[in-house]
Amino acid sequence: MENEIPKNLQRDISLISSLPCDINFHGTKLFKYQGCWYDNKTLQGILNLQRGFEPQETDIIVASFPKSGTTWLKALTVALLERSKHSSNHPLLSDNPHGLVPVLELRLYTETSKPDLTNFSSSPRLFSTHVPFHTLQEALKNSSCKVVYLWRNVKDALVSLWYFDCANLKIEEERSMLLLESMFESFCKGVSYYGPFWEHVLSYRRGSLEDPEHVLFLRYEELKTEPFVQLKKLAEFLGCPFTVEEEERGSVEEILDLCSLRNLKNLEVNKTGKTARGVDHKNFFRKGEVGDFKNYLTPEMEKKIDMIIEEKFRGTDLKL
Ligand SMILES: Nc1ncnc2c1ncn2[C@@H]1O[C@H](COP(=O)(O)OS(=O)(=O)O)[C@@H](OP(=O)(O)O)[C@H]1O
Repeated sequence: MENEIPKNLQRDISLISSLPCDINFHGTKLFKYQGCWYDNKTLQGILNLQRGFEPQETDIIVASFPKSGTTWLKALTVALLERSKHSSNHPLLSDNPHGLVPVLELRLYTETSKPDLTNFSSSPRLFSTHVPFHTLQEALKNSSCKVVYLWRNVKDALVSLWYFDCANLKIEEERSMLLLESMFESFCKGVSYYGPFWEHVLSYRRGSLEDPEHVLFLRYEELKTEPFVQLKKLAEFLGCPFTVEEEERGSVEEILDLCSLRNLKNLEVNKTGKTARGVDHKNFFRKGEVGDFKNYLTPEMEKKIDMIIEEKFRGTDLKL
């Protein structure tokens, strides 16, 4: 039986089985690779990414810790790049942002053959990832493609993650608070899918300081408070700044409106569709409020996570 497994997979299996492992609050086995935690399949996708991804100079990669505004960033980037398209055939009207921008490590997971990106032909190519920067960097092999990172207040990301799990697993309200408590404990230990959160954010912060031309570091809360400024910053970074005529015509506002939570949530495709992995599109859209964690985390939980983040971010320019 062993002989039927391709050589690279045999190598991966033996590497993965030698890594530190732990069980998360779901009972899923997670493995620690280059400082962060992944399930078996994601990790195999990451190994394929590091080994087999062939970056192109014009590639754009949007990166985030899960539940930090990925869907919004994907939509904004697609809308920016596709802004010459007429509203009636805009890709965001017929597909969810996750269908338009594949997650590299999940797309590259394969049990049998070489990872396949052949049917991915948009130009520039637009991908997403949840892996931390040091792990991604190895896959980019010094290419000069652009990476846009979006991060968010850890407490809102955590509550958003919890909501997403409850919705996907159809967990009823009574059990949901128990899930929040165990999720919180794992999260604080750093043992969470793609976690620890702080390693993730710090890796991209370092990347953006070292190479600001290729790594842009954005914040969800700033995108909420000053969307106009942040979208223009993104356009400039990606090398497609708004022209004076476009600004006068209201193109920036148009994109912001198209990608607003309210608008995306109400599109038919996002009300009824599912991703290739069977996740209801509607679960990607909830409140999008800053500080919603106050409605769910106890003051003790808040204090504990604040202390952790304060310690981890000490000596950096990052604040909660
Ligand atoms: N367009 C838009 N504008 C503002 N906010 C938005 C938007 N789309 C999704 N959201 C909110 O983002 C949260 C989901 O995070 P992600 O998109 O990162 O999820 S995922 O990792 O891709 O599954 C989740 O946040 P919470 O509402 O706090 O749970 C979504 O509501």
